[in-house]
Amino acid sequence: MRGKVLLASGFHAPVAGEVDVLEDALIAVDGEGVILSVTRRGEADYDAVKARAVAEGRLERLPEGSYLLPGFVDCHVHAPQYPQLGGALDVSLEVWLQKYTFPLEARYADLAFAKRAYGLLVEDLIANGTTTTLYFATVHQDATRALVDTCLEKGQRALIGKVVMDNVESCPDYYRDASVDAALEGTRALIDYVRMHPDNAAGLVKPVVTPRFIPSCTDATLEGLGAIAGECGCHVQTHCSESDWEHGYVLSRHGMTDTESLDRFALLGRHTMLAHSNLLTASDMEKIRVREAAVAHCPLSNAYFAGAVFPLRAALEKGLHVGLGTDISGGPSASMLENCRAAVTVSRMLETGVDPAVDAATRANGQPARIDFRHAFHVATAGGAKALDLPVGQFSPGYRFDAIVIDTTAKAGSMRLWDEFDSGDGVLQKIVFTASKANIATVWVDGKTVSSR
Ligand SMILES: Nc1nc2[nH]cnc2c(=O)[nH]1
Repeated sequence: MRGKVLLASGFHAPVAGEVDVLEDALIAVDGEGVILSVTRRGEADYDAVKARAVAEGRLERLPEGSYLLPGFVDCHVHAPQYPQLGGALDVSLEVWLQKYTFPLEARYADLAFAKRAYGLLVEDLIANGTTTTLYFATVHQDATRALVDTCLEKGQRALIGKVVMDNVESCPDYYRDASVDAALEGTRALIDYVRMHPDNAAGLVKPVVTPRFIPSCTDATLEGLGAIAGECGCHVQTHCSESDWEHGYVLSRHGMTDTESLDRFALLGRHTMLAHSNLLTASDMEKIRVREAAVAHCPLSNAYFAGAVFPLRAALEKGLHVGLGTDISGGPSASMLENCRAAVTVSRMLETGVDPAVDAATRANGQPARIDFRHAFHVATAGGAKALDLPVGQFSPGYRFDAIVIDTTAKAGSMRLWDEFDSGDGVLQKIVFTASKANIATVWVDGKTVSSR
């Protein structure tokens, strides 16, 4: 789409809870993939913009029944866990890590295996419409570099961290950073690799300081990572107050919550993404807001490993930055659409309560907690992009053209629109609730086609 003008109908949601419907809009993209202008039908220069694009042979049109959406921004993925997606869901978080996840992640010492798994993952995520992903890799330097190379090669926007875990008390001998120095040097080396990569001049991939979570890191390492994040101006990602076990562990080791502890290690800032964050206190939420850090809400994963639902509506009302995450493989789906649906569903359950043995009057939690498809779509796109401070996720001048086409007529797809019933943002509601990978016809990152059927 570079250098073209796209005539398309579609949707974006720059503001939480609101959908902006684009009808036959003209979106002009420059030679680098940046949106130059968005001209709506009815605007004074609409006909002139269209006529010029036609005369210059630069007009492209979406077919009837196809809709333009911003690409999805997945704010929490464990790349090495893709081979266990849909499995290993039978135990608690602390057991799952030791029994399934650390042994699987340790396999990435084998570079050939890493390349194969990462190639499949990145291709599948792109085909699912995910144009930006925030990735945890593994402790391994070579395999993490292979993930960087794969994203650059396949054209996915990505933020990638070498996982840091050096605490002998909680990390197995076979899968651990050897020392504080090794953990910190490995992090610096990955930052340099990403920033100096010859194919990354445009900054499509960014490095991320990635302490796995407080239980897996020593204090010396957390302190060192905070210093690196400050020096290098990098993004930071970690898990925060995910489950009762994890939240309780940090309270007993540090005498404070994850949020407070990350803050004192200088790991809580504008470019920090806290995965899960289900058990935040009111003052944790306030601290995250003041620091302008962000939460990656992972609704499917939380059903299996958190035993709690993140209060998304309250967080958005408080003004927190929030994105949506699949949490592959804690969440058993690579689809952001499925996670949008889960976000809506769990919010309804949080509002009403779920135990039929409890009287209806007391079953509800007493606070309005429900969100709808508009909020879900926002956190999956513009909200996640804003949380990561990236110029994507919406169709506005100056933003990168990262976008997908939903073909609502695709034979192998899972949705049907009805002329008699579906119009306006009702079409987006149907897309959010019923579209699937087979409906995703084209995916662009930076105006380049990275997937098409
Ligand atoms: N969901 C999830 N939580 C974690 N906490 C520490 N590591 C992990 C992980 O891999 N997945």
